[in-house]
Formats: sequence, C-alpha cells, structure tokens
Amino acid sequence: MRLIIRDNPTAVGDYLATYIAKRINDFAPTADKPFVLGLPTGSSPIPTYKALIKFVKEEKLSFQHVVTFNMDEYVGLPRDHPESYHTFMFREFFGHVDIPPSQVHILDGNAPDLVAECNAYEAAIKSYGGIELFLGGIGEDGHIAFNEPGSSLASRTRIKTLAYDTILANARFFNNDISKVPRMALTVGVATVLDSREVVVIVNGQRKALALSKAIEDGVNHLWTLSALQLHPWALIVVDEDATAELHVKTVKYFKSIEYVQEQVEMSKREQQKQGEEEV
Ligand SMILES: N[C@@H]1[C@@H](O)[C@H](O)[C@@H](COP(=O)(O)O)O[C@@H]1O
Repeated sequence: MRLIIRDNPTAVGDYLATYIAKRINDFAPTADKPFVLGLPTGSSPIPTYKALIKFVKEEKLSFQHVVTFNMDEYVGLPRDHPESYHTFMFREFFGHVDIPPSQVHILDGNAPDLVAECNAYEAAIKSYGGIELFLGGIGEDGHIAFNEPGSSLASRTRIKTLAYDTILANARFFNNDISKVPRMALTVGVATVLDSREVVVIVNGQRKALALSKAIEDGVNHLWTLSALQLHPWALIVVDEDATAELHVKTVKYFKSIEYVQEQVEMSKREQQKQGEEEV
C-alpha cells in the first residue's frame, strides 16, 4: 500500500486527477476495450472531479471510452432528489465530461427488487471484465462505500442499514434534519472493491484521522472496513495533512520517504532517456 500526503484537499484533488488521467491515457481505451472506473460521491472527490473536468475541457483527457460504476446509492430516495447519488454524479461530474450516459452505472435504490438489482450490478461489473481502478472515499468510522463497521470483508453488492454515525454525518446534506436521511443504502461490498485491479482512496480532514490510523497502522479489522485494503496488491491512499493527525510521526516519515525515493528513481529514468535520445 502507498500513502501520498498533500497539503490540502485541492492539492489532493490535483494529484488524483493527474494520476487517474495518466492511467486512462496510458490504457488507451477504445469502444471494444473501455477503461472501467469505480467512483464515489461525497465532498472528498469534488476537487478531483473539478480537476478531471478541467482536463477534459483542455482536451487532455476523454471519457468517451470510459465505463463507470458508482459505489453506492440511498434506498428509497427519488432518483431526481437533490441529494440522491444519481443527481450528485451528474451535477458534479458526468454532466461536464464527454461520457455517454449509457456507460454510467449507478445502483437503483428504487428498484422493485433490490436484491436482484444488487446481483445484476455485480454481473454487469463482471461483464466488463472487472473494474480497472476503483476510486473511493471513506466515512468517519472508516467505512468504504457504505460498508459500515462490522461489514463482512467478503461482502458483495447488497442492501445495508446505515450506522447511526453515518446518518448523523450525512444529515448535513439534508438541512441537518436527521429524520430526512435515508436509513438504508445499496452498496458495493468490500470484496467488490478488493476485486478491482487497483484501489485508490481519498481521505481528507481531521475528522477522518482516527479512521486512517486504524486502517493503516492496525491490523485488518471489519470494524474499520478501509483496513481491508491491506489485503490488496495495488492500493493507494491519498490524504491531506489534517487526515494524518492520528498517525505516528514514524508512519508519516516512512511514506514520505517512499515517495521521495520513487521520485528520485523516476528522475534518473527520465535523465537516462534524455541522454539516450541525445546520443541517437
Ligand atoms: N457512502 C458515502 C461514502 O461512499 C463516502 O465515502 C462518504 C464520505 O463523504 P465525504 O467525502 O463527504 O466525507 O460519504 C458516504 O458515507
């Protein structure tokens, strides 16, 4: 697992957008071989979405051949409600990039048969050969998607009852009226996320500092479902300075040193390449 620390949420967003754009461009997606991207909602990904939109406007990136799967959706909230994750995604991202709407997948929290809806979602992910990169956010209790504390680390897309802490945290999107926050959601499972070839998670702010330390400094534990990332062969967590508040100084120094060494390696690769080009 790698941990990248940036000064603030905007710098986190810029880092992630550059990272994701490079992954998509290097993949060189086509209609027959689309790039399959998992996406989150919440305030954390907004700076990343803004920076990605800018790349698309500057024609440095295209979502023409990108297929997306969102992490979760509330149950019972009308699709066009301002706080549904459908509305959020089109307002904050899809409405501003060149993705054909037919390539967007978001769970339907109003489906007549919610279990069938979840099973069909897993099947749709499989039909595309799995997710290439899953971008995620976390809750203050360390939940990834809506995999609340105690969720099975082997879980798949399913219906989840929300933890009281999550209902309280999300009340800010419903005029601070707890009674308006849906009690249930559909969410991809921890195993769905772990099946992706790469997982990238955003953690911003001091209120998520404890979750970050539990997830990376303690063992794998279903009470902090983000910790399951320790089992993933290619996981990256990008955080702002505030989110590191509960980490040991040693942990922060260790991950910063890894990034520093990586930069040195890349710099010397670039220099060798330049020298080679000059010799030709
Ligand atoms: N189900 C979503 C999560 O997928 C998201 O990661 C989290 C973080 O929200 P924010 O980024 O606003 O803190 O909110 C909800 O709980």
